[in-house]
Amino acid sequence: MDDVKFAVLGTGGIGRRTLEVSQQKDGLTPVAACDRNGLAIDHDGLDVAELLAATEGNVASERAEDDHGDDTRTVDNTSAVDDSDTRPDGGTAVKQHGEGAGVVASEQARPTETPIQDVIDESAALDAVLLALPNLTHDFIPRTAERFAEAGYEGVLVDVLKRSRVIGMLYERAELFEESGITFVCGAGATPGFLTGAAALAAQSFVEVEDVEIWWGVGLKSGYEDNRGTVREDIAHLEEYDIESARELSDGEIEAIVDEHDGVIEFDDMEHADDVLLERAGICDAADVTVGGILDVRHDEKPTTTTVRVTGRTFDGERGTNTFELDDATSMAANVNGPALGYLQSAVRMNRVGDYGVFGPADLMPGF
Ligand SMILES: NC(=O)c1ccc[n+]([C@@H]2O[C@H](COP(=O)([O-])OP(=O)(O)OC[C@H]3O[C@@H](n4cnc5c(N)ncnc54)[C@H](O)[C@@H]3O)[C@@H](O)[C@H]2O)c1
Repeated sequence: MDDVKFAVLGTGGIGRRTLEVSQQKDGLTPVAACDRNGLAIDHDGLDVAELLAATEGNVASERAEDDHGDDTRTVDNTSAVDDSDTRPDGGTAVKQHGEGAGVVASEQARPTETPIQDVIDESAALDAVLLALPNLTHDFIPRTAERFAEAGYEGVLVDVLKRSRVIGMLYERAELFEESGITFVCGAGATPGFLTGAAALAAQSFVEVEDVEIWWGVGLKSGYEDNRGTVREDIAHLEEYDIESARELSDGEIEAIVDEHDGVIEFDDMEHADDVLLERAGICDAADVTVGGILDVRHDEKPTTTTVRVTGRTFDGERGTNTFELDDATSMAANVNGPALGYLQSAVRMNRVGDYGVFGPADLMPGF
């Protein structure tokens, strides 16, 4: 396959690592990367080392606290901010000034108030776009994808979103993507993503799947500071919160929740899109899929081993459970970004032979 030129939207905890992983995979050239304040673009390929060094400990993420001293910045009160003029969520546009505001700290970048639109304007030269954006308003990623289609983009879109209900919003737009020549792989991180694909593979032994249990362990020593979108969105899964209330939490309140749990938060019965993605792929009913896990934001070691257990009945009357297990040594960053880029490469191959529309990670595995 020819070299794949791709852009990353969002250079937070995930997007930065996407760029880093791409350096160690063949045939992938990142040519654009943006965050809420700026855009770095070079059609011959970004200098990823420079960009990572400039954004180390310097992610333009979430809202700012009031205690920024002389750092004059006005920051939106949502994490996922739309850069278009008409903001359906009623928020204000982001204006951050001064040094250290994310990607603009890179010598390859320039500040912009319309980072996503600027990437859309360059999209004729892109094979693929990976959306590593927070999804704290449910329709943010669907609306962003729609903007690419409406601008005439013909290529691949991949996201790593988590919530089940967003998948339906993407499938509602399937016709638009098909007509536009877009191959969209949604929910293509770790869970959903890698583990959804693993469940689809494990299900092949069975003629009937009874249940799928996904149990994940993530250790993030770098904690909330470096993984803001991920931690905030996970907190939204706790019983006391939902996506709206989690979006309104200040950084201090998030830190307090983390402290209350001594840095280790357990989640049960999460709304993770593995369920609807497996159902859409014909593997099992969404109701038969459960997702839970443990997040430790103070240690890099995983608090529990990540496993996928698929129980079913074989053609010859046996009942069994196939188990897929990740090594504890593999980090969340490895398990989100390796698969996301793998799905991206598969989607480029599909796009080049005219296979357009919306696909989930299980659709790119053997069919049931
Ligand atoms: N599927 C999985 O397994 C999995 C695992 C981890 C994280 N995730 C998802 O990845 C996403 C990103 O997480 P993160 O920890 O990197 O978040 P983060 O907050 O660290 O980074 C988000 C980035 O998006 C940028 N951004 C926000 N609004 C923007 C806008 N309007 N225009 C341009 N850029 C904008 C921010 O500036 C920042 O660079 C989250 O939605 C999270 O749920 C998925």
